[in-house]
This record gives sequence, structure tokens and C-alpha cells, in this order.
Amino acid sequence: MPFVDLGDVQLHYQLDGTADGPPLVFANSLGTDLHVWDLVVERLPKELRIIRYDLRGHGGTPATPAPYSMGTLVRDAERLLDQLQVKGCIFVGLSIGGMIAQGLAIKRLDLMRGLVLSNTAAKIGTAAAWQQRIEAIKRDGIDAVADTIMERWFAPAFRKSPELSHWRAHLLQQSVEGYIGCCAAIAGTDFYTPTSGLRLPTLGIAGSDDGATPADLVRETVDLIPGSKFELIRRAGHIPCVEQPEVFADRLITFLTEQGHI
Ligand SMILES: O=C(O)CC1=CCC(=O)O1
Repeated sequence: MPFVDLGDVQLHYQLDGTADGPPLVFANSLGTDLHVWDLVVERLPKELRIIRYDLRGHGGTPATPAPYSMGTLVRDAERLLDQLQVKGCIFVGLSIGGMIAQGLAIKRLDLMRGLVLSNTAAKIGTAAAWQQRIEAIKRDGIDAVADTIMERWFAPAFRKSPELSHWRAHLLQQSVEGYIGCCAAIAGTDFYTPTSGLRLPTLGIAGSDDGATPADLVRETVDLIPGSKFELIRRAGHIPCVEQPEVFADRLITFLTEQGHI
């Protein structure tokens, strides 16, 4: 279980692949951890240096007191990459992880040679809706909103599969403090203007049945970056790396190949 010491928190990460290979970094979504990438990572070329980490208050990274700002979450990613001496990575972010990816590219373009923005946007939802979710969870726990979240995460067919209970339990394992801390960071983020100034190779990925960041919203953000590519994954909701890992890995490998990263 490797950690980097960020001062106020020990950030948990995992390495796969080849230590001196081209770096590929993954940031998870709200209510998940680095295992959300398991089914994709196992399909990727072993020559890559694959770095996955757990957002603050998720998985093996302890929670610090909520609320968090997006600046803090971006700094966590920045310090991880600096401490691991990563330069020229392709950074893959899912949902809030994709907001962190945008924030890091805006702040430290020198760390990156490409972005993969999966099921994310420059702005997700409204501050009022996130505040309502924070209050509901403080009052009744994550369990009270878990069924609604499953509808946002997964397409109807997947919701009938036995795997649903695994991902519901996965959500409930996350720290309440970490979860509401990250909700506050999303509530306070609008990257529309700075993201439209980004100039780097970008792949956007959306799910046809995404109940949290609909495909049109993802496309609107990805289109802010000139030359970006967009892929729609059918029969997938908000977490296509879990629902359609073969397709997700295939689209990612194609992008990595086009960029000369593998
Ligand atoms: O739980 C949701 O609504 C889905 C989501 C929004 C941001 C994120 O990371 O997950």
C-alpha cells in the first residue's frame, strides 16, 4: 500500500505496469476509489507506467475535515506527480476526477501530454443541488441516497445485474466526510473559461445513459479544447470503465497509440 505524504494527508496510490514506461495516470470519481479502473487496467499494455490514486477521503486515502476546494484536490494530484517524478503523462479523469484533470492541465501543463475526460464537464450540476445532497447525507447517511446514485451511475441493464450490489456496497464503504468534502469541491467549480484556453490532445468519453453528466454536456466541455476527440459509449451510464471496460480500454489504447504514447 504505497502512500505519498502531502503534509495534511497520506495519499494512497497504486502502480502497475513498467516503472520506466510512459506514464498514464487515473483519478477516480465521487464515491469510488482506484478499483473503479481494475477492469480497464488489466486490458492495457504492460509497457505503460500506470499510476492510480484514491481521491482525498476515498479508498485508502483518509478524509480530512470537509469541505474541500477543487484547488486542494488539484494540488493533491500535482504533489503526487511531482513526488513520483512524473512528467509527460496522459491523465485520465472520471467525473470529479475529470475536473481535477482539467484543473491540473490549467495549472501544470508541463506534467501532461494528453487528457482523457471521461463522463465529466467543466461544471457539473448546480451549487444548490450539491448542497442539498450534502445536507441529506449529513442527516441520513450515504445509504439514503444510494439508490438514486445507482440510477445516475449505471444504465438499466447493468442495474439488473448481480454486480450492482458490489458497486452499491463500494459506494457505502467511502467515508462520509470525504464524500461530502468532494461534493463541496464540485459545487464550487466552473472551469468553463480556463478549460476553453487549454491546448493539448484530448479525448472525451461519454455514456449514452449517463444520468449525472449526459453525453451532450461532456461533448460541450470537450469541444472547448480545439482538436479534441469525442467517443460515445452505448449502453453505459456514468461509469463506463465498469460497465463497458473492453470498449473503454479499446478507445483509450487507440488514443494512446495516436499520441505516440505507446
Ligand atoms: O454521484 C453522482 O451524481 C455522479 C458524480 C458526479 C460527480 C462525480 O464524481 O460523480
